[in-house]
Amino acid sequence: MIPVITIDGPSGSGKGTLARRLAEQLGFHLLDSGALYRLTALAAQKRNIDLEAPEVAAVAQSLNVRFDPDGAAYLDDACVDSVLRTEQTGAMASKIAARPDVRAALLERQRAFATAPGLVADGRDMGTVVFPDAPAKLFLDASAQIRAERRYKQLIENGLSANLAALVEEIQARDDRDRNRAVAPLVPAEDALVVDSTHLSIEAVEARMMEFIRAQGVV
Ligand SMILES: Nc1ncnc2c1ncn2[C@@H]1O[C@H](COP(=O)(O)OP(=O)(O)O)[C@@H](O)[C@H]1O
Ligand SMILES: Nc1ccn([C@H]2C[C@H](O)[C@@H](COP(=O)(O)OP(=O)(O)O)O2)c(=O)n1
Repeated sequence: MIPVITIDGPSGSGKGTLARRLAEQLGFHLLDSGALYRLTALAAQKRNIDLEAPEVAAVAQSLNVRFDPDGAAYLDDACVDSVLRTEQTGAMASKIAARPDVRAALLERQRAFATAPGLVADGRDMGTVVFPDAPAKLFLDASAQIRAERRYKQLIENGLSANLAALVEEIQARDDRDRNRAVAPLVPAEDALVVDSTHLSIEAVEARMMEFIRAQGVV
């Protein structure tokens, strides 16, 4: 059985950062499942398909994507990394992610990332739906205000424009949609360790996660 470490949580809670650091430390593969939802939304937009149209599930099923070793994403062989990470794309991803047909279309593609020596997978339903038997499940959280501030800093550092007040609202709207949808809502798995990083540094969060991963016997 391939060891899988799942990291779920709301937007800006640090999933991607911690998933990358843990994967590097352990030599495991990485699955950024949110990128698949973002790429599906972008692919539908590119083909002029309405995000509510039934065709979006077929777009998800036939997605032509690849990731560089450094995580850069390519859609139909074009690098889409900068547009992929915008809040607008995140909001579109959250909308199509509420659709059961889209989630079903992406399920096996996500499971296929679990190859030796192991996988760190981040998203919303990694521990509850995609990898329910994972030996180490983590759920990251932080206050909406802190998450918006971190996201603001990150966007500015990446040369993108951002407005803090708008980000707080967007993050709350996305949280509400992701938490309250009928299918695979954002919720910690029963056996997940919940880490609130509001007052913790990245290093402190990583140390706590590694302690749990070791205690679960994954490494
Ligand atoms: N504990 C923390 N303390 C300070 N900054 C953090 C912490 N965790 C994450 N960050 C920063 O917050 C931003 C958003 O983190 P990210 O990993 O992209 O979140 P997510 O993948 O959950 O949306 C990044 O710039 C990251 O460096
Ligand atoms: N496993 C997943 C991953 C993402 N999603 C949806 C819900 C999220 O709001 C969007 C974007 O996710 P992503 O993880 O890329 O976003 P953040 O980095 O957390 O802001 O996709 C999901 O429903 N299930």
